[in-house]
Amino acid sequence: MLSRKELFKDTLKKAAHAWKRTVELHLTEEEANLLRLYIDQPGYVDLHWVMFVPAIKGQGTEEQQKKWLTMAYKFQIIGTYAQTELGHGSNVQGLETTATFDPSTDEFIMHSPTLTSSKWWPGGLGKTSTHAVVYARLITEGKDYGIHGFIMQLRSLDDHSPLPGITIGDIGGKFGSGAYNSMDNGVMRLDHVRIPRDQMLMRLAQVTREGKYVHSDVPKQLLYGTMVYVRQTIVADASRALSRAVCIAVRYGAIRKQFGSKAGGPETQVLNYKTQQSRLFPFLASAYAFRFVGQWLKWLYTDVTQKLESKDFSTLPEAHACTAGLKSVTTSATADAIEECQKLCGGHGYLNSSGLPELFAVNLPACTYEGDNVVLLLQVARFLMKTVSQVASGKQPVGTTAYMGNIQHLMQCKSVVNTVEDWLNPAAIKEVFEARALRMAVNCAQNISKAPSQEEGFEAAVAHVQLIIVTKFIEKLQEDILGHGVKEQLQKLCGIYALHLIHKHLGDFLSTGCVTARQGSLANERLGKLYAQVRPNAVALVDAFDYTDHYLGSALGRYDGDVYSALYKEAWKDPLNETVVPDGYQEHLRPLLKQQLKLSRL
Ligand SMILES: CCCCCCCCCCCCCCCCC/C=C/C(=O)SCCNC(=O)CCNC(=O)[C@H](O)C(C)(C)COP(=O)(O)OP(=O)(O)OC[C@H]1O[C@@H](n2cnc3c(N)ncnc32)[C@H](O)[C@@H]1OP(=O)(O)O
Ligand SMILES: Cc1cc2nc3c(=O)[nH]c(=O)nc-3n(C[C@H](O)[C@H](O)[C@H](O)COP(=O)(O)OP(=O)(O)OC[C@H]3O[C@@H](n4cnc5c(N)ncnc54)[C@H](O)[C@@H]3O)c2cc1C
Repeated sequence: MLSRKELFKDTLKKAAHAWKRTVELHLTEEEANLLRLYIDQPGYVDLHWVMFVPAIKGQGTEEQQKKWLTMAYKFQIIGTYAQTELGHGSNVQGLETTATFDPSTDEFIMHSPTLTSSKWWPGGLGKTSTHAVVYARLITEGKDYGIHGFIMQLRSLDDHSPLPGITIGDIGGKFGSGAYNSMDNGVMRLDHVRIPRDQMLMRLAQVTREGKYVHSDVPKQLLYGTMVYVRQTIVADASRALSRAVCIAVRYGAIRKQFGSKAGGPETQVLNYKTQQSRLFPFLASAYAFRFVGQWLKWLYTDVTQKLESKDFSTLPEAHACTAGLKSVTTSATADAIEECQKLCGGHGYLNSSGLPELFAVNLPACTYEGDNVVLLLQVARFLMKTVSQVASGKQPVGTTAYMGNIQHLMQCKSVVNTVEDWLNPAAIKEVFEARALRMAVNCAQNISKAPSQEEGFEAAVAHVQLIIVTKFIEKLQEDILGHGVKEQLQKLCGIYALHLIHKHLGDFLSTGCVTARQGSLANERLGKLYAQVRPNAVALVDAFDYTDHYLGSALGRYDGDVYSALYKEAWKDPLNETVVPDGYQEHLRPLLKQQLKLSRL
């Protein structure tokens, strides 16, 4: 119910308090990050910690890191990541802001030459950040060397006013009433603003005092390293958001009753309807699947980072493909699922007090930020096409594409599934997912060789990413899992995750010959049985997420199930209910009613 200004101020207050507690309690970086999550409102701190600091860590020299990170860690400066412009977001190489080196003063001149070169979207830029890593075309000795990162001070550290030559503001209200409106996404124009040469981030490339451009021995793709890092964190965010929505819909489904009793007995809990289960339980399974794949992705990122430190860049393309693909598939599935959970809760799901509209609005932009989901899947497709061509020339693929090395078998194998029970076998499931992904990638490579197109391979990329998620779920189940019966429940969810994908993408599985129509129908039968088996533990499986009522913020998802009292109480909190007779009655309602009454008496 807060206005935009109040909401923004409230976020500033929460962020400042969180920082105070971080210092007082001597929290580690990881603990402080958790605190950020529990603030649960997008704000400038997200950009400061998740993008500004990592950009300097990844692209700054040791000297630059020492200087800027020391201040950033103490919040003496607040930073953002200013990449996207009014005219270009996805096409980073199309950015127009210029950084022209002036050897006479040893400075870069930062400039926005066109309207479309205005920086547009960076979080925290609008009203908060004092500094930014700004991405601009580096021009020296009359030559354009493409996009590089520069640290710029934007606002005075005394009175927060923008520095000379910088025009800066908020880009305006966004989707939903709260959601991302707590963030001051900003616009910025630069008018020949001078910064010292040493504010170019110089780990990847340097400009000498004389203006000579020098490459480092690291790949230029490291310029995109911050995005790899953030995409990895977004997968964990997606799994958290999805599990919140599922928790609300499952708990409410156990309370809500409709129909089912002709003889005056109790009505049916809506969670017992098969249609409800077949819509909702795949989301429950996905919430677990995304959590496990998110944990694995974190490990992969750490592993790649360690390798990069010792100058081993070999796994960078795979890390890019995995983070881009998983960010894309998990955020799209999560946004769709939250929207469906609203419908699964019927009319009450549409109320703000259900918590679902806010959850949807705040997570929807994850499909766009850090890379539009379609554009990112096309990057995965590009990686797959390269791998197919390497396999064709005899190179053994590794990591998440290792299965492609089994090409002889996977291109012609037939699924071993013959009964409903056979679909319980993880090896049988994995084989059909591997065969589908490989056959789609190979088909795509053949199509491209006939008619090259940048947009081929989108579906092959989806198939590959779904294979990764299924595989990581299966691998998780090979670990020791504590708790009586927990592993069995997770096995059922793993089955649901994989089989609902077979159901949803049956066209792919049939057309590539991985599954027959009969096997597809056995998978559906198995799925129905799994839904019935999961039903008794569904509430326990969402309780296991361990969310407090406060964090869930939902009248429908309350732990105690006292849904109707909560809805009733929440309704009375609405500002419209502050007065019995509404504002506007005297001006607009009363005259109308009186006039109509008079007319009727004539
Ligand atoms: C109920 C209330 C709940 C409240 C919850 C609140 C929670 C709050 C917590 C929220 C916390 C979340 C924090 C997140 C904040 C997000 C803020 C958003 C920030 C942004 O959006 S920043 C801007 C991001 N922009 C993009 O992502 C742009 C997308 N475009 C690109 O990445 C690239 O330009 C490209 C990939 C599309 C490049 O395409 P192009 O073909 O032009 O490629 P290039 O020529 O530039 O390069 C090609 C080669 O480089 C490889 N490559 C590309 N990217 C990478 C990479 N990242 N890493 C490694 N390698 C990369 C390509 O594969 C090419 O390689 P090849 O060998 O030549 O094939
Ligand atoms: C809430 C939010 C916060 C953000 N925060 C930041 C930030 O802090 N810093 C920052 O720098 N940026 C930020 N951004 C910007 C964000 O990174 C971009 O919006 C994003 O990268 C998408 O780029 P775009 O807007 O140019 O979309 P476009 O690329 O214009 O996409 C438009 C449509 O074109 C399609 N399309 C584009 N290219 C292709 C292609 N090659 N093939 C097929 N289809 C294509 C897309 O799929 C999409 O449907 C933020 C955005 C949002 C929504």
